[in-house]
Amino acid sequence: MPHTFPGHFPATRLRRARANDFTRRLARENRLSVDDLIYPVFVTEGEAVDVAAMPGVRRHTLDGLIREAAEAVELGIPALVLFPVIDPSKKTPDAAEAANPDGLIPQSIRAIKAEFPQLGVMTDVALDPYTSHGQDGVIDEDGYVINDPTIGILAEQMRAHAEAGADIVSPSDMMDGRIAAMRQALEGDGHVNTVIMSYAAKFASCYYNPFREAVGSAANLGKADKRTYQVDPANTDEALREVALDLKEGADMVMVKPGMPYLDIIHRVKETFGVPTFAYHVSGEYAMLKAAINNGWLDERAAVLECLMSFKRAGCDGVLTYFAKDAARWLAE
Ligand SMILES: NCc1[nH]cc(CCC(=O)O)c1CC(=O)O
Ligand SMILES: [Mg+2]
Repeated sequence: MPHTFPGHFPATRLRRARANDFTRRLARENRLSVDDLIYPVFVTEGEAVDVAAMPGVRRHTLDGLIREAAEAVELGIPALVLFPVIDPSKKTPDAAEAANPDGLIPQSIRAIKAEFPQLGVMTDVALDPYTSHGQDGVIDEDGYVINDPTIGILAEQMRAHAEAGADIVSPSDMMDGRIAAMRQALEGDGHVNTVIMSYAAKFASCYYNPFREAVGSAANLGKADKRTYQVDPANTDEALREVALDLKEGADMVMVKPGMPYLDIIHRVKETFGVPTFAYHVSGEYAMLKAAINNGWLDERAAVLECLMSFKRAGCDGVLTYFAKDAARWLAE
């Protein structure tokens, strides 16, 4: 082909490194691997039921949970994270069931650890699946979530998880000072190696709605929202302050949540603190992708892997995603 401008050529041709598969592989800056994945699983006291807004996701019985754990181990997924679906009759204003040492989550942890001691088990420390009002803490007569009494209950809930053998406890409540209380409780009980992954920068997002349906807190919450404790989606500096405080109080790893709409936050957190940083690719993000995929508008494998890569590029060490099993399979091919 003739030169359009004889004697002139681009000094740098970035396309050279893109021209062949082997050069693309050599030049690749980020990599997604099965080691990056944490698999969220819903476990129920009742019958196994699908989650309507999350095609392919179900609430599992204890037996189903063990099958999920077996699959995770088989696929090489390092850890799963458990979310409880509690019988509505056990929900109370003070979430007393959350701290039951023989409750659904402690039982689930023990069952997994008995079969698969090598599989990391992470738990969500939060009261919303247990409160009759669907908030993440105890409330006053105006419905305001009261910070300090909530922390006490959360620490008791976490104790039950740690005692049952949880490897990582993960507070998702956004109360001030909860990490210090939890770290103190863990040290006091001799659980010196229990990891705290704090949902440090958790935003007041609409993308949690399918999750709230899944754990059955949506109806209880009604028209109420969580803006008096979760971070305003308009804020960045505030998210960094949250992370700084949680690290100071004893968090080992931090999470940003939701994922894709908050890649800028992930990037700043990683740049600023250089600590193990995770994203929660949440239920609404899953629902959004599945809707497009199931309509034939997006290719599932390509869309999901590109999305998960965006977390790595932003600076994540790992990601909690409902696509964990699929991604692990695709990455093994
Ligand atoms: N505090 C509970 C909790 N833990 C994880 C999620 C959301 C996860 C998801 O949407 O996938 C929520 C919901 C909420 O804060 O309302
Ligand atoms: Mg905080």
